[in-house]
Amino acid sequence: MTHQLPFDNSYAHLPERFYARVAPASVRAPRLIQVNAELARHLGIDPQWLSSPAGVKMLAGRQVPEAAEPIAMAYAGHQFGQFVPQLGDGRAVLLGEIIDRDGTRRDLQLKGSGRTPFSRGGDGRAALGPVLREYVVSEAMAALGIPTTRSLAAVATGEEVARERMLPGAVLARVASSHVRVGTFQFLAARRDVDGVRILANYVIQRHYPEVARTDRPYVELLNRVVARQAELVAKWLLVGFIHGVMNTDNVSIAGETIDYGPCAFMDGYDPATVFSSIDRQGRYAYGRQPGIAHWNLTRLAETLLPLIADNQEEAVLQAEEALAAFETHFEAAYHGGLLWKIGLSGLLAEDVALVGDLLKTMADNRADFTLTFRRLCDAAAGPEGDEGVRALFDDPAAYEQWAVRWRQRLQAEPQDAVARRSAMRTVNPAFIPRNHRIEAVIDAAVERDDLGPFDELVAVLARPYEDHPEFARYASPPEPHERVSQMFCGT
Ligand SMILES: Nc1ncnc2c1ncn2[C@@H]1O[C@H](COP(=O)(O)OP(=O)(O)OP(=O)(O)O)[C@@H](O)[C@H]1O
Ligand SMILES: [Mg+2]
Repeated sequence: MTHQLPFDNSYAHLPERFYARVAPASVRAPRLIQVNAELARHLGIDPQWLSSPAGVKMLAGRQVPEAAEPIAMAYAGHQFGQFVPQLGDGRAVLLGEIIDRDGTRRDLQLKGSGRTPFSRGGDGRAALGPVLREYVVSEAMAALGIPTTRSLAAVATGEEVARERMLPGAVLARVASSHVRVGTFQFLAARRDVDGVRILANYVIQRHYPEVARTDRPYVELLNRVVARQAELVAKWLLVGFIHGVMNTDNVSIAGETIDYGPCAFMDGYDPATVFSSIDRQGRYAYGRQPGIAHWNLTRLAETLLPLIADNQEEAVLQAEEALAAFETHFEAAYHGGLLWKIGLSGLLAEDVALVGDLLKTMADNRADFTLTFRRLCDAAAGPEGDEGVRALFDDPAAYEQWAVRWRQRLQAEPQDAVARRSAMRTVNPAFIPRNHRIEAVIDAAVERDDLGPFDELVAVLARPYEDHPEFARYASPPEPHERVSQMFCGT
């Protein structure tokens, strides 16, 4: 394993107008918080080196590694529906790309490493709390099997950042399939730079969707692929109760990974209207609105591709509309298919969607905990002796009982025996999710008491979310009334 980072850069060789060359800012006294050893190895980086003073210097932006070509990427974006023609990495620097063990090209980026030409009024920094949140939640998402950017390491900078008050600063080393966003296309399209859009589209095709290069209509096929991946991604979010919180077009990855964990949260009691972010006053990005918003964001991507799709504008619009219309089909298949797995149904009968819909409605009426209901249904699927645990989650236990009668009847038509069904259900219904009150407690301990013990423990539990960890059972519980966090002030 090499001590040097084996960079193999491609984005930094695209036209100069796609980014700004920039060095990460130096920080005073970097201190390692955590290294993700498994991910490091997967990238061919020695985790011991990464944890050494030289590695920490690199992670904090103090020492730019050989072969890195640091850049801040340019992008635009619709923020809460308003178009901003220039955003860009205002506090992140892409060091370069590394080919991982699977042969996949991965970006290595430092987030919170200082000002760039895209910083506008910002300080280019990140506070420790949001860095820990992103680390915990992105790694939990990966362990849940949801496409996401990853966290390679977090370091404290030893400097303070000014938010509502002075807070400790930190840098996150983030790994992504790429950092190309819908907003990256919008940046070029807003400048009527059709050549630029074409170069970017060709780059994305080569990097993420090489199979479309050989088709007759590569750009509309590209759109088709991005639509399918976003639809599947959002379905996966809903299936674990995840609320992204800030689905602006600059936070939508072209590769279909979850990106930007600013004000994200997992839902406790099931309610599709759930919103956590304090800045989302209209509930634009509420849990249940995420599919509609994803479609809206993809429509913005389609607009940028129109000049590439066909010379004739009307023809281009027709083709793009057809691609966008497929969103619903992809989403429904992934979402309904996933929900049925969650209640132990492998085949799809006409009335199954209604059956699972009634469960969700009953959960909403009874404020049943989303994660625990499905986890405990695994035991109930093995036999009625498992019912007690589920019943206890409903304000009106009889409402669950009524539903369970229909469910049991339906299960009889399934080929699996009860034991196999229970095991299968346990692979799609996690016991552990990064509950908001736990994250807040982790951040509180780190920021107020310089205690990273709770962070380490939470990361460890969430690395295996589908297993029971009896010694960590408390992490599976919903918040007590006094622990409930109903709003998040992202103060990123
Ligand atoms: N402290 C800051 N200093 C400079 N720019 C910032 C700062 N915080 C956010 N920005 C910029 O504001 C825009 C929107 O921020 P947003 O919170 O969506 O992204 P982010 O969390 O910084 O990064 P990412 O999307 O890469 O995870 C981005 O262009 C971002 O770079
Ligand atoms: Mg962002």
